[in-house]
Amino acid sequence: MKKQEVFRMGRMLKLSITGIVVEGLLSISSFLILYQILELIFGSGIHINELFILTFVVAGIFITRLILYSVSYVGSQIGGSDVSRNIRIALGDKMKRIPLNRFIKNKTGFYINGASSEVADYEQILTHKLSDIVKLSVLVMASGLAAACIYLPVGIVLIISSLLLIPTMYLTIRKVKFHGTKKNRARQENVSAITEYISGMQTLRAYGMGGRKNEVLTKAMKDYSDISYQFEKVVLPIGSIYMGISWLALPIIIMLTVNAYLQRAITPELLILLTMLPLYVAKSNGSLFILFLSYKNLMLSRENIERILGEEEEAADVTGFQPMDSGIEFEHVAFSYNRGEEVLKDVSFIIRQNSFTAIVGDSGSGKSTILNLIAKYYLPDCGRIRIGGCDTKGASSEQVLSNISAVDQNVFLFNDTVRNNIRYARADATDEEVEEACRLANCDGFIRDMKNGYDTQVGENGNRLSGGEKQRLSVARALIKNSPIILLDEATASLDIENELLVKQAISQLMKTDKTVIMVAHTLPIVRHADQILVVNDGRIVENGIHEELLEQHGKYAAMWKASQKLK
Ligand SMILES: Nc1ncnc2c1ncn2[C@@H]1O[C@H](COP(=O)(O)OP(=O)(O)OP(=O)(O)O)[C@@H](O)[C@H]1O
Repeated sequence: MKKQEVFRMGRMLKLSITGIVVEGLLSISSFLILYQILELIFGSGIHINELFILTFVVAGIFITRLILYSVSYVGSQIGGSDVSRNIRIALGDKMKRIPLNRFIKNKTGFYINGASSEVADYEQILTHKLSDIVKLSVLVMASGLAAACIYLPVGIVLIISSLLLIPTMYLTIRKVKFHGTKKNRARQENVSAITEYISGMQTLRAYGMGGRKNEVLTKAMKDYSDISYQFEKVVLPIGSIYMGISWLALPIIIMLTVNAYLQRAITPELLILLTMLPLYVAKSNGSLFILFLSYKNLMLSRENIERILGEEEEAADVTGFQPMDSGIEFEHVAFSYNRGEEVLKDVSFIIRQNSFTAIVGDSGSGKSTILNLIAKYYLPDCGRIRIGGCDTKGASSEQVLSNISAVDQNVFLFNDTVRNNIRYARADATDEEVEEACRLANCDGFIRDMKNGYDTQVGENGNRLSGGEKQRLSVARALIKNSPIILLDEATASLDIENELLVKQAISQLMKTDKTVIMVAHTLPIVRHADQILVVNDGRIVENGIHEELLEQHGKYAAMWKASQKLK
């Protein structure tokens, strides 16, 4: 969907906005009827029949307005939520295609705010502001023109007092843009701070850091309220001056109309009508000022949404990526998460199809980063990465990942049932297939022990499950996906002995099948039988071979092996 199409209003919304405008315009009939009554009072005198008819007309118009307003209001709410639903779907769709490194550069608040508050802000424009602005602008101009037809000087004063809104808004809009942008940024910081605070609550409490982090959160909130205050401080004086000028029209018009009445240029009923009009127009102009202000402010939200929708996407060559097999090749690959801080340097290796490759090395040397690049979570800064002879650069992440199952340290589970969480790996998996995968991955037992078995809700990010249970579920996911390449980040260090054994058994089930397995290994015994061991040091592959060959080299691997033997 093109960016502009995402914001397109449906027919129902357009009709509803028109309905609200028409309803507003009908309110002008009150003035006309009042005028009729005054004319009768000051003219031939009012009769009960005429009063009855006029009352009947007022009631009829009122009921029509009520129905029109109710139907249009409901329609605009439905139409508005349709547009925001489209925007949210487009944003969700977009986020899938934004390269992952963008999520490091931009804070989470930018995306969360974009998909939540800013869409809600934009919906406000559609459901309320737009129709009110059109309605009041038409009413104000119609009142000015009507007054000009009755008595030109009064019309001119009314129209000038209304037109003054244009330079006032011009002066204000630049301030709104400047302070509004700052305010939106502060709101994003707020959301980021709150998200971090809530996700890190356990750690914060464990280390007694609640207070310190609370300060960060409080500061973010204070910054937000300070910017809101500055915004009001700058904008309100302009608004007050404008409203003052707008209300000045009232004494001028009273003077003009009384003078005209004394000179018998207008009738008494017109005198009353003309002195009432500026009250209504000045009040409407005040509302228009506030409406324009919030309209402009809310439009900044649309700009932020557009900024997300306009973000650069990953390349997606739909047809070109057809790997011949599941072999993997790195050719002079270099990579950095942050510019200037190279994490991988000139990395080259070849992994044969259906072989078992282990990656070992010190903490922070770049082992997991190699897996991240194979999965195309990130793009290399230079060099080539091929799967089955095809360069992954031109393929979409989805295409690459359809060949890969990953079991890593951070198992993400959705707030859904156990069964559905496994099924995310393959939507058409039958219940039997899900249960068989869980049996092989050593999780069938604990799942059946839970109150609702496979239909138990796992909680937000699986917080009702232990670390070992989550890891075994992720192995079950990998089994059910049954893809030719398996990326494993052996993360059993944080588990108790029993859980470690269960996870290792589950992983060995995964490795039994004919697959290309690449494992980041933190314990050496597991890599002993690997077909190839890559030793990473400070972002470079410093050794490459099988266990016996590397021992003979008496290099880094041999030293690591020796150290691990001493620990036994
Ligand atoms: N998302 C990220 N953003 C920025 N820097 C990162 C990110 N992930 C990792 N790094 C940095 O890249 C370097 C390599 O990290 P990587 O996770 O690949 O190391 P590792 O060898 O797998 O470490 P470990 O064995 O401790 O898991 C580290 O210095 C790390 O701080």
